[in-house]
Amino acid sequence: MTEPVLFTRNLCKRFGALEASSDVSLDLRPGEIHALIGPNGAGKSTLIKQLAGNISPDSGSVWFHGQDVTGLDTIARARLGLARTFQISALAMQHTVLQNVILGALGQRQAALRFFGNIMKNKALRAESEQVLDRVGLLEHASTLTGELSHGQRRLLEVAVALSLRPKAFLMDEPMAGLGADGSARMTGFLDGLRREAPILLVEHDMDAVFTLADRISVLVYGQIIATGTVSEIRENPEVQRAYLGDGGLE
Ligand SMILES: Nc1ncnc2c1ncn2[C@@H]1O[C@H](COP(=O)(O)OP(=O)(O)OP(=O)(O)O)[C@@H](O)[C@H]1O
Repeated sequence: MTEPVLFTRNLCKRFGALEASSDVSLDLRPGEIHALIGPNGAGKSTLIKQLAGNISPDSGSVWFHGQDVTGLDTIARARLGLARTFQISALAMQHTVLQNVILGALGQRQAALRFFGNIMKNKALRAESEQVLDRVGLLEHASTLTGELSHGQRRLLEVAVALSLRPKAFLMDEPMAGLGADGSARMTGFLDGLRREAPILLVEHDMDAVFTLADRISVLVYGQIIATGTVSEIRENPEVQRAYLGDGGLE
């Protein structure tokens, strides 16, 4: 079997008496969208934060591209190619759309930001950033101030900034949140193609999007993964149905 790009082994994280991650082992394989679903408070965000390096597990490990990254912080993991989007918006609202992408690309290359004016004249960097904007459909807004974008456009810009990091894997925390039907459809279409470039671990409450996109789904309940499988395996799993009954089931 192909080596997973990202995986955890036996992650445990407690907040006082609460076990937010309980012996969590999951993997993200090349080319896939692996959705992580579960009721509110199940521990999805806590898990993503341990993958991204925002918080440390009490025990267990996180591996990325064959390397144990458990001791690395978010910046070190991002430099290795692990891109996280959406929970924390890092967009600079007072800068233009293009400037945000260029800043993102620079972060990856560890360049100093002191020479921002000169950097904006760097033709290769500019062309590369414009190309990324074109991919997410925001090229016509390159000179728009980021603060003037709609919510949906900002979300696409966040993907563009993440793309400029040339990631090897994406961690996405509720990319559909706050998007209307059109915005969700557009984001779904975009993520669908993106998996070929880098696999995506997707935390999402929008079940339509999850069922459309996911190659595999893992279900987290009270900090534990109770099932991992394809969309139909998960929909038909009685334990998953029981866990979701209070939420109206998996529809
Ligand atoms: N820093 C913290 N200190 C104490 N408890 C926390 C902390 N972060 C999360 N928790 C608790 O851990 C549990 C899991 O929270 P988490 O945010 O990971 O769940 P979630 O599945 O992402 O929920 P949602 O779907 O509502 O975003 C919750 O009971 C939450 O209150």
